[in-house]
Amino acid sequence: MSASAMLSPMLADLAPPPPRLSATDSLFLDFDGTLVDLADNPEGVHVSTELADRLDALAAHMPGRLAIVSGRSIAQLDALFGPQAEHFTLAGSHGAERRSPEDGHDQPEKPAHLATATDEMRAVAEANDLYFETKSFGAGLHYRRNPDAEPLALREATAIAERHGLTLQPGKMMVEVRLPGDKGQAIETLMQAPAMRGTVPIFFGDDVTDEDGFEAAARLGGAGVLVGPMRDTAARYRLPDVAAVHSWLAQALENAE
Ligand SMILES: O=P(O)(O)OC[C@H]1O[C@H](O[C@H]2O[C@H](CO)[C@@H](O)[C@H](O)[C@H]2O)[C@H](O)[C@@H](O)[C@@H]1O
Repeated sequence: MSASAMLSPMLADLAPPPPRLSATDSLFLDFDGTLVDLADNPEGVHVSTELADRLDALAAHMPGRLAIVSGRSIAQLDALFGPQAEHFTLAGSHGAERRSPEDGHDQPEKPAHLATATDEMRAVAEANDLYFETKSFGAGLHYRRNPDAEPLALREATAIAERHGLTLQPGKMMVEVRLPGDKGQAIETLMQAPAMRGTVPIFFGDDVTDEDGFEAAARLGGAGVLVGPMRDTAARYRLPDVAAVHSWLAQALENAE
């Protein structure tokens, strides 16, 4: 029996998205697990020249209507994409900050307690052999190389988030504490920009944090595209993996030419 036949009727599989973008579509792309495969730690990922050039070409075809919406900070996305990052609209830190070529960088104040919480997260990582990730508006504990530490990481991060009034954000083999915001709000805000206003958002993402984005896309008349295995989701379409996203982007670009 195929994997899709074993799914319950509530979880009937989703079709792949049609590989084309119209002049009234806006494209929103998650980063880790969608544009790049997951690696052992946050520094293990690499943006190929082919991917960056393809996104650049698509962005040129849809001026102001392509955005990367990531849990990473914009500083991290800049380091990964290099100068080409300046060409894209970015929503980073799970929507807490946004930047576009037209509107510049919109970012929140950093409250003093964020630095204290970051120090506390670092101390937990050092004491428990976890990978520590410092971000512009948060800090993460990664347990991918030490999965047994998941309960400890969740417990410690929950206590730190509660102590400092921060948002607790579980992710894939990681947990972070951060300033508020979510990808749905980020998409709704970006959709107010003149280039996107009145268009239809299509959002590709893999993680549970991307469900807010799928819901926002649907609310605004568009659709979510789940990347990865089928699950209970607000997405309308599905692609199996990052390689399929790359093929879809290549076809969408070809169909736009
Ligand atoms: O919203 P995203 O762009 O998908 O970012 C979500 C988190 O991605 C990163 O962590 C994940 O990818 C790492 C590298 O592949 C992997 O080692 C880790 O286990 C994953 O959870 C990033 O490090 C986080 O800051 C992002 O919040």
